Amino acid sequence: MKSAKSKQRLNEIRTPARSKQNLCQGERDPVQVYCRLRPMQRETDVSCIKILSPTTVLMTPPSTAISYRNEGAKTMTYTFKEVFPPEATQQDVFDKLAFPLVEGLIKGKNGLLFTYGVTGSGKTFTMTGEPNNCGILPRCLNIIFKTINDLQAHKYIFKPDKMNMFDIQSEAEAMLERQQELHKFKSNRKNNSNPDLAMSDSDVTKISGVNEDNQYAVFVTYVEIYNNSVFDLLEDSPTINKNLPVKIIREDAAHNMYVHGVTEIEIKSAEDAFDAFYLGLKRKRMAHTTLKIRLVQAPVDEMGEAVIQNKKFLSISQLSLVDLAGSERTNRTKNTGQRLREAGNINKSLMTLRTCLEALRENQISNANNMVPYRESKITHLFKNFFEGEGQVRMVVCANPRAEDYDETLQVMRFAEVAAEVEVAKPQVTDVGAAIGLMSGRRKANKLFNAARDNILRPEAKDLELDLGLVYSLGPDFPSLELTSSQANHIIKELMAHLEMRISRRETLKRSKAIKDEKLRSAMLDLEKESLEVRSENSSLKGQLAAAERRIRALEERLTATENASLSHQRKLNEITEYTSSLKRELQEKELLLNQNKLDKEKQKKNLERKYHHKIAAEHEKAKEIHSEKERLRNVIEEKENRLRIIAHALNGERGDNADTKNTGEAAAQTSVRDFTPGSTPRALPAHLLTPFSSVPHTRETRDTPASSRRGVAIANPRHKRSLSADGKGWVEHAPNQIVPMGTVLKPNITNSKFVNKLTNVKDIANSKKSKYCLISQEQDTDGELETKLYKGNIVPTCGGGAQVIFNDVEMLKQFSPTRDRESSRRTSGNTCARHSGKRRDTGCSPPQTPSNTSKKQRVDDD
Ligand SMILES: Nc1ncnc2c1ncn2[C@@H]1O[C@H](COP(=O)(O)OP(=O)(O)OP(=O)(O)O)[C@@H](O)[C@H]1O
Repeated sequence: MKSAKSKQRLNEIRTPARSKQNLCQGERDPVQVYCRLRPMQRETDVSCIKILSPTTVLMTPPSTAISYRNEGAKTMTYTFKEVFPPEATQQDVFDKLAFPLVEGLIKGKNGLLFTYGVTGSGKTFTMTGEPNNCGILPRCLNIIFKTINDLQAHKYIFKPDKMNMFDIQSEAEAMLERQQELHKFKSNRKNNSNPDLAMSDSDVTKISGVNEDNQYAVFVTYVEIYNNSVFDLLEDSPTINKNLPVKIIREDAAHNMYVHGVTEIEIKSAEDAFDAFYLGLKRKRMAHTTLKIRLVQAPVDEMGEAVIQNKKFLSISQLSLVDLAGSERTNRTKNTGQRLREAGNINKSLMTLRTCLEALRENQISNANNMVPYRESKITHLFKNFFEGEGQVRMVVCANPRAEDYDETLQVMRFAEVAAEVEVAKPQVTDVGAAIGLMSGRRKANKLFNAARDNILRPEAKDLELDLGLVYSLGPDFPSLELTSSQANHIIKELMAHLEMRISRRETLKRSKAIKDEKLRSAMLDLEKESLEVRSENSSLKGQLAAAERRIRALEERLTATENASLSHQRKLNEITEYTSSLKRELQEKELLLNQNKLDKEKQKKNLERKYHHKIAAEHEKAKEIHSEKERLRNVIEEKENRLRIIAHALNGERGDNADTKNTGEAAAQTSVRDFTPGSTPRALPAHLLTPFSSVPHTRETRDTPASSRRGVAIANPRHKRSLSADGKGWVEHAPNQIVPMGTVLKPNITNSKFVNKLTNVKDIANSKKSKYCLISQEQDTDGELETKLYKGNIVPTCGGGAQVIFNDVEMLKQFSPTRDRESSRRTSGNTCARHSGKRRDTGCSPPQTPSNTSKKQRVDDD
């Protein structure tokens, strides 16, 4: 019956896992913001912060500050919960700032204390302190242990369940673990202690009002958030290496954020705590650090002896001491590389903290539910449940009043203003023991009872005075029984009354005992039954738990792998994004460069156009002049040709008088004159130069070919006579390629010649014996026939000792089949030899059609 009642009451009490849903719209407290000014370093330094009152400071911008340049000498006042002047001691700061938080912790309330300020403003000095002048953190640990010293549970009674909650172990299980640890400790002893952080016992005060019916245990974790990754500074590794694995932040069943897999050490004394803290300090980098103290408490049983073995009765409170890394202007510090990256990440996370607080404040003022970007930075992600849950949040703004820090300190003050407007739900605390109907003072009673029992067992017990107020008694001490006279009946009556009272008291006690015995018996029976049920339920639950744990482990492994993959993808994505944006920048730069080049070129073009426009106009003028000059010369030539024609006519007329072949000669002369092309060099051709070869066949051919009938007798140019190509003067015969034998009867015969196929030596030409040059070339014409050309010229010595060739004639030899195209062949048979000389081209020689020409190729000769 009792157990059912207590179960019901248990469901009513608030468990330590405070979910968001559990939070009532109850009282809220603003974040309490304090300010601590550090002393000036040099006497010559000028302070730009003045304390106006115990809660207000005045900031005056120095002329070197950016804000002075932007806003002039505008002063600003900032109000805090309290301002600590430079001469404030560490003890003063602790008493006002941290002591209430430690008190709250002991009473089961959550607390967060963080230091915020510019680099070198005294954050670490305030939080950690210095040897023999310790700060908030060591003082907190000292006071906690001083307070709960006698009320601590044995080590390993409370054990972290790795999901941000705790299990309760039996005394036997805890003892086993202690023994194992002792063994491990002997073989692996480390000493990280830093004795300077410890305080003398007399300096530490004790917190009063502690619930003595609870047993306590203290656990610490120490993490750093470096470059927006979480690292466990207490990670168990053989060396103090800095390559610690990255930890992941998770949300537990009650929506509290925690660092998954972090090392949570149970500490039993302040010295243990300093050992752990000092180990972490050695690993710490330029980063945010959080030392989290978790205090676990659970009520002792009715007998006031052991912790009640029920997880639901556990109360867990935490105090997080956060030393935020300094905000700084990176361009002022001139950091580079790693330091610049660190500073950038620090500033980014502080910025996110500010954004979160602003969003939270907005939500609270306007009763909105806008998303607060906690997840954008690890530090805000970890703090989330402080702002969304309940507890006390305090912040100490550390400021260096020197002028150089003014601009950054101003930002810090503005941040503090925002923080002071954020409200956090007030923590609610319930005494679990009282809630389940346990008497208070059980532990003390048990202690006294034990002391009494021990004392009674000792032989000298009879001499001891025992405080047995809580032990059953039959009444007060016997009255004095000394009979002074026989009439002292009243004494006997008194004694009788006393005895009767004792008898009735004994009877009452007997009855009460019988009832209690009965109750006990039935309770024991109930318990026995319950115990049986619980045992069977327990074994089935254990099975379920084991299966669930296996599932959880598998899921956790998967989750860790996925989270790692996601992290690496995120990193890759960031790299790719960075790379893409750098490429984009490069592209833009190149495009700009290209455009610039284009513009330059256009400019250049325009300049050139302008420049050459006049030249082109002048050239056009010149061309026109040349053209008109050409026209004039052509007219002159035509005139001369006409004159030549008249002379030729006159000459032919003279010959006609003297010769018998009057008609033929006249016709030939007329034809020859007529056949000169307008551009050809007019010559006077004496009759003796007209060879029989050129005239006789023509007289025959005139009947057959239309050309000959048109032209009459062909004129032979004496320069083109074969005899010229073989006149016996020294020839240089130059054939760059292998000459294909033509098998022609009209093969040129060059005597007294020197054959060369490469003209590399100047002596080949500059030779006084050689005065003629002939270049022989062969190539295919468009009909596929072989065409041989002989370029002839005179070798003329030059004044430098060399020689030059002046070409003056070309001979062309071509063969083709008589059956190829009879008609065209017939028509052109007289035109198969061509001769080129300078600008003149003569055609008109027609070879005789002999019977031997029945062969496939018709041989044509022009000379
Ligand atoms: N209130 C103070 N009284 C005496 N000395 C102080 C005080 N505050 C700071 N100092 C001294 O100033 C120096 C810098 O302080 P501290 O290291 O605490 O700065 P910080 O803000 O933590 O810097 P960082 O952000 O770089 O860690 C230390 O040498 C410290 O001793």
